[in-house]
Amino acid sequence: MQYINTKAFAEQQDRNDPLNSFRDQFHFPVDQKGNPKIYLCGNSLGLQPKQTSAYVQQELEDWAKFGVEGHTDAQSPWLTSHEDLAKPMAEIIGSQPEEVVIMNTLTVNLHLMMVSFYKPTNTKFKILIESDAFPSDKYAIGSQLKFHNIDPKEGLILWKPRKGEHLCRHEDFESLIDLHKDELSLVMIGSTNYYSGQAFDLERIAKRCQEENITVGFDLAHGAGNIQPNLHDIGADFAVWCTYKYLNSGPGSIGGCFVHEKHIKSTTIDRFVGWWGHNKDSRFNMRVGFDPTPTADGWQLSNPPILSLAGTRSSLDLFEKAGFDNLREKSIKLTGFLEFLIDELKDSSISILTPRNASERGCQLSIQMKNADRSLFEKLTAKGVVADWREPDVIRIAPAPLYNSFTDVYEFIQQLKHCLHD
Ligand SMILES: Cc1ncc(COP(=O)(O)O)c(C=O)c1O
Ligand SMILES: Nc1ccccc1C(=O)C[C@H](N)C(=O)O
Repeated sequence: MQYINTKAFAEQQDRNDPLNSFRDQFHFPVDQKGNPKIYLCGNSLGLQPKQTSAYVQQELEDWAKFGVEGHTDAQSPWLTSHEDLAKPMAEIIGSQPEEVVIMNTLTVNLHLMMVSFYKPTNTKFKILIESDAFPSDKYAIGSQLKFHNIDPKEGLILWKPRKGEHLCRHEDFESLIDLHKDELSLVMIGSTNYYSGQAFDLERIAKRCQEENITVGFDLAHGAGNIQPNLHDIGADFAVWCTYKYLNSGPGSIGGCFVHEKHIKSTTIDRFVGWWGHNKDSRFNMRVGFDPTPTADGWQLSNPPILSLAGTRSSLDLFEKAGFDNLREKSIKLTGFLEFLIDELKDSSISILTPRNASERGCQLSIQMKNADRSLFEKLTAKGVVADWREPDVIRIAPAPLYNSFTDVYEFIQQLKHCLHD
């Protein structure tokens, strides 16, 4: 796409944008004068859809009206509320509805998945992750290794960028697999890296793991609602994600979990269980032994938080209306525009860390600051730009295609230019 560095161009793109009307369906934070801030932080916390309060209010009303009978009589009966979300969520992660369950939160789900899918033996016990994985993933994996009496120094293999580089190369991943295939039990990769914004080729990773009989799981925290990862077809064993970033379900909202069809019917797979994972036809018989639901629901422990599910339902309804392919098409243009305008600044104190190729990134661009200077980020914040700083040296900017506009990107660049010359 040919971009032009003018406000008129940005406004024209917005007029031509078939998703433009979704912007009005979100609450934008405002500054002290009541003007909307330039919100480019959907990679940390997605904005609140205006309709979410009605969805939550409905649950409160149903609770007031029905008490315990809301489990069956609420507008979305609480007993099956999470099941209704499996289908729209499956669209977003590229799976069958039976392979998805909305439950817990990301790190909890990661632990539960490792209970089932990290089965170290004396010889095959190592876990491979990307070196700059999000800290929670590193902690979870480190603690799982220790739980199995494996020293993380022995058990962890890091997929690192080469010296002097910032991004991981797939050929290096493959070399690591060649080198360690007989010792590797699990590969666990963040589908889109939180820091660099690099989106990995999940199909390529999964294929190489399958060739060597290595279990493969993905953390989609920065992928879900950003890039459709096609989990079923690529044969990922499991995946986990949160819904409060691109999926706009609200702070700390419920997470998601994918278990591939090849595992969901297993009655022998190890797992930590709870009553909500029990076959729902006999769940309330109470005195029978555990009989797992033959879908990803079989990994549930507890009954889900209904108010949180309401936020997820509200947002998924918007995703369904917008259509994921349309969102991705807009996202590529929008982030491309951001990249073009940053490059036009030709400022040597900043550089783009994220891959330049649209197929290797989602909507986030990570701007790396020379000398790890945080002051630019602080100036931008003072100017009403909402972005975030990630140690040691990155400002993350993420135009979310569901509610951000080309004008947002253009206005951000005006503020950036101002702050760089301030
Ligand atoms: C890649 C990644 N993994 C894990 C987490 C932690 O998620 P949670 O706090 O929902 O467990 C986050 C964000 O907080 C993340 O970005
Ligand atoms: N849930 C949060 C609560 C407080 C502060 C940040 C978060 C984040 O989600 C950070 C995000 N995972 C990140 O990519 O940095």
